Amino acid sequence: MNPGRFITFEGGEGVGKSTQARLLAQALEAHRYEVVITREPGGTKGAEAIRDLLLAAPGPGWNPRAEALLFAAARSDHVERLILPSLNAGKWVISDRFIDSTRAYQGGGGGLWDKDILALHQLGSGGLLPDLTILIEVSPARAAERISLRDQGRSDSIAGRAADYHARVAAEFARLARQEPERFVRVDGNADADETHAKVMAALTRIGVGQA
Ligand SMILES: Nc1ncnc2c1ncn2[C@@H]1O[C@H](COP(=O)(O)OP(=O)(O)OP(=O)(O)O)[C@@H](O)[C@H]1O
Ligand SMILES: Cc1cn([C@H]2C[C@H](O)[C@@H](COP(=O)(O)O)O2)c(=O)[nH]c1=O
Repeated sequence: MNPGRFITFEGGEGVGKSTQARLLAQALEAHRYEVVITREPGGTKGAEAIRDLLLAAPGPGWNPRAEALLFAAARSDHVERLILPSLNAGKWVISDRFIDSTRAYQGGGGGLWDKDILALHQLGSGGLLPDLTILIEVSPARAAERISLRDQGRSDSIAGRAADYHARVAAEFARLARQEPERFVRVDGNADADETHAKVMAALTRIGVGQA
């Protein structure tokens, strides 16, 4: 049995990751791939419970180190119970966020060292990295419009942070993409969902999808 492939969508709030993950899953299923679509934090019962703790933080909230540990614990369960078994069964796994979100949010936004986050990832998840990471980038104004239409003023304890936190997150995602050009593809997500999906499909030729 060939192992499956692991594709992640990354980017800031409201850039269209979940929309593109769904469209990609439908396109791959139409090509008869077996697809598992999942998200972080979450994807398993335990990781979804940690998601609730992270996104509705009790009391004064988590410091960046506690946050990184909780994300790493959630990811460890997700990798062990869902991602690796699916890949080993030959399925394609599409995750809405993964390790690069911790590097961008708790690292770029929260000030933790990238090497410490990667050490935690090694401990929790054996250092698993995606075959392909699609970074969707949208102007802050466009993302804010989409979020306000979708969420009607509600936000969770991380999305609701100040604009300068989210600017550091976006800058760190861009830095990671420049640092690992063989794994990342940057996709401009400002256009409509179908146009962005076409760019995502073009990016998949990198891992052999769509080539004759
Ligand atoms: N290309 C697009 N053009 C216009 N609206 C879009 C586009 N892509 C997604 N949307 C809409 O914008 C909102 C945010 O999209 P989506 O939930 O896919 O983003 P996300 O990156 O997963 O967000 P979050 O990180 O906050 O979960 C949704 O209401 C979605 O329908
Ligand atoms: C995996 C991961 C996520 N986050 C943040 C990013 C978002 O604010 C939320 C997840 O919400 P979404 O609507 O599902 O995108 O969590 C983070 O800070 N660090 C991470 O590793």
